[in-house]
Amino acid sequence: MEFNRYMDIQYSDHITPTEFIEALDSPSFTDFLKEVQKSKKPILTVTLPIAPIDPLAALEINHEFEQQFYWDHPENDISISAAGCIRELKSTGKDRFSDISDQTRLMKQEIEAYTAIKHSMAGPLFLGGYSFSDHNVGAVWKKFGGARFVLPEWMIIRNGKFHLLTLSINKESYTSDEIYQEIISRITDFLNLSGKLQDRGMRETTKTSILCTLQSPEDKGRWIKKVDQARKMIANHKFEKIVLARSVEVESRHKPVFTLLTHQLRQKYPECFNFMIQKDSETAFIGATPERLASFRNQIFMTEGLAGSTSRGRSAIEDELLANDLLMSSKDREEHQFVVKAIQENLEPLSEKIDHPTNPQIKKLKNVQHLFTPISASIKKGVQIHDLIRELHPTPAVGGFPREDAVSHIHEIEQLDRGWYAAPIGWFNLNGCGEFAVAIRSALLHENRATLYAGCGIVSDSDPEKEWKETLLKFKPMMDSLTGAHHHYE
Ligand SMILES: C=C(O[C@@H]1C=C(C(=O)O)C=C[C@H]1O)C(=O)O
Repeated sequence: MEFNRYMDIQYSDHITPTEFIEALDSPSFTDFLKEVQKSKKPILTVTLPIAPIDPLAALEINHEFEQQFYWDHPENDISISAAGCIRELKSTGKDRFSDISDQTRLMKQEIEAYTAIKHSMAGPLFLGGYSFSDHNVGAVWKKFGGARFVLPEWMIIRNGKFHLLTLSINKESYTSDEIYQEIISRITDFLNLSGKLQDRGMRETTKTSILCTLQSPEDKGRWIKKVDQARKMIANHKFEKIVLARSVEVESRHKPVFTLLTHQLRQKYPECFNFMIQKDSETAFIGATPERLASFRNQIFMTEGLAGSTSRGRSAIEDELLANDLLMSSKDREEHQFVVKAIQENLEPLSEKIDHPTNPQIKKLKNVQHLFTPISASIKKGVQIHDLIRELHPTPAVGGFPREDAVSHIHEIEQLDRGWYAAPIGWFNLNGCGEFAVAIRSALLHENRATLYAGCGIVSDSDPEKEWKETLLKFKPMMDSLTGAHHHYE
């Protein structure tokens, strides 16, 4: 059976429940089910168009699932929500990227996929991410591991006006007669999602709960020492650039509602990848990152250099002056150039052709502006997104340059468990295509505590005071949403 099979239905903006059921009555679906009964593949996925719904709202309606995933990029018109876990791909250590790549190839033998709509995102997707470091992560991050991707029980994708539902079923839990019933009943659950919006009666109350920052006053002094230590190492030619991060911990009276936090982020940062990876009802990794690591489809790969930062101006003139200063700053241009150079070099073995503009542009976000270079490449046949990530991660935007020389010193200077901060997170399909972002501007949430992370690139003439201020700007998205999202359902 082929991965993509299409039924003859016309997609309209408003799929009615009847059309939906008609789609399932079509001969191709019945044929598919017959093949499924004969097939030895243990997992079955079905993709159908559904009536428009905000995928995040679908997640709030179906909030009882332990594992949940949300991903969007409002300006690119894409959002994905998913929950439950039918199959998990896991790995650790240095070889985790090729290991996940191998596991992806094997999954093709295990999944029977049926799709009623021709769309590049139809069919099964795996959602999750990798840890920043090759070595094992500790404490709360342990729940996330070195690499973890989930094939969810259900997934809703909105792409422009298209809304797709993909359900996954573990065939082994049912007899062959029960499978059809199970599919129909699970689909029916999703038919009337908008109706359920009213039933759910989600009355939120806003409680202004004061967040107490646990950051100790010595932190700034410690930071300055770390930056100085890094600058000394640069002077001693150990490496040319290193990215140092720090974390702050905040505590609140109530556990924040993860989907509310995510909603606040996406409204404020439509130019970012807004993500939520909920491991269990107490634990989630959430952020709004501007940095694309990898978009891969039809042999075309897109990534970017994003490094070099300044604040936003209060007036239009000040904003322009800041942007011009950034473009003219040799320190920031150097910091940025390391990233573009490393990406170019690391992509070369897998690419036919790589393109990027000679000079960086400015990417403006609500809280900061960055130097930005879009990079595209046409990729050799047989390469999967994991292979590209293995070559790129960590880029000097979050690691350093030269990579091995700098990255091997990060932990020793930072004394921080980065976990999945600054690591690749995203989704991929069975063909090894997908999209990943660099998980910065993010926080790990556990019970009523949040650990926020922010880092900056250090080069020979970095000023520790300025870098400290830069981390404050980078904490802002998560800090603001945490203080603004302290609602809870009653
Ligand atoms: C490391 C972070 O950001 C990275 C570092 C930047 C810099 O040093 O100028 C800019 C963008 C990101 O690549 C972060 O936000 O935590």
